[in-house]
Amino acid sequence: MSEYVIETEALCKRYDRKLALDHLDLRVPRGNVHAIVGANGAGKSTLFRILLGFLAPSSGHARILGCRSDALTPALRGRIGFVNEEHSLPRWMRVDAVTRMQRKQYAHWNQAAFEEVIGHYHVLPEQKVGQLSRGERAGLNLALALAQSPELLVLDEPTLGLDVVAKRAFLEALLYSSAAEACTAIYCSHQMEEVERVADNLIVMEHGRLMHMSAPEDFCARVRLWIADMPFKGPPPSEVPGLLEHKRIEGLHHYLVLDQDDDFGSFLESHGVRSMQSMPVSLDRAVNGFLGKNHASPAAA
Ligand SMILES: Nc1ncnc2c1ncn2[C@@H]1O[C@H](COP(=O)(O)OP(=O)(O)OP(=O)(O)O)[C@@H](O)[C@H]1O
Repeated sequence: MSEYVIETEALCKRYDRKLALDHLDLRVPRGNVHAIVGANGAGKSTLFRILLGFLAPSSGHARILGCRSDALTPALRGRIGFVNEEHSLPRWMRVDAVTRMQRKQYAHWNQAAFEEVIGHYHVLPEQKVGQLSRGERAGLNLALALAQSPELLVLDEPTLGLDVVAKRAFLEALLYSSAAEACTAIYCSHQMEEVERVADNLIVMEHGRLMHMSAPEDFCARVRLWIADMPFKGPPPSEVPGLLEHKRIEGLHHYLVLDQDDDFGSFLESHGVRSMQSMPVSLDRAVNGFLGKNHASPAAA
């Protein structure tokens, strides 16, 4: 059994002039919940599509559960549960018929897991998939995916558009499954409060490249906010080490910085700071500051 559920090596995907994945080297270890975060267009869905064999890479290699993604057998696919934002179940089928169909398909069907998850939602067996609300459809999708007893669960923005209650139910079900079963989950989302709640490992992607991978709290520890009372405009932004974001609020300079230790205080002192304090930030602030740094700059031609 491979130590990694996902492995990519110099993985590239080009759509005409756009490089969606740029020599991506990623290794996701077995176990736990892993969250991939990145700005719109960072390449997260492209990566999932390649890993699941729906899309061919332009170059490089991708492996899932130790097998090449372009050669997945039905048996191997049966070990992977996939939930995406479209919740693409046949809309004309009744919930009980879809469930029966899936139960027949998977040898390790876990009815208790199905019932535990679907129990969070008010879904009736006689309803057609197309009649369910978005949240209920997401719940059904997750319940079906978890009941397969997958070794790996791949979730592409599964909670998009769900209300707070449906989202909470979804995340509880996800945590239940990753704790109760020997299941690795990989999950992509823009919602940091969710990531903070469920993820053991944070993967940050930018422009098709891997920028960071660690426990979420270790990423948070890389980013700090310094608030400084400084006369005039302060140093030019290009001279501020590790600068992610600078704002002036009520006359105080707010510097969000990456990978700076107490020397940053000495730097501010050298620019005539009168008083200063430094503080940790939330994961949301850290990730959005990190990703926001390059967001506004014009794309390279
Ligand atoms: N079929 C396609 N043809 C051309 N370009 C595409 C195609 N699919 C994706 N892209 C481009 O590839 C890049 C990566 O897209 P992808 O959907 O993988 O990003 P993402 O990280 O999932 O984004 P989001 O968070 O917005 O869902 C984007 O710049 C997108 O415009």
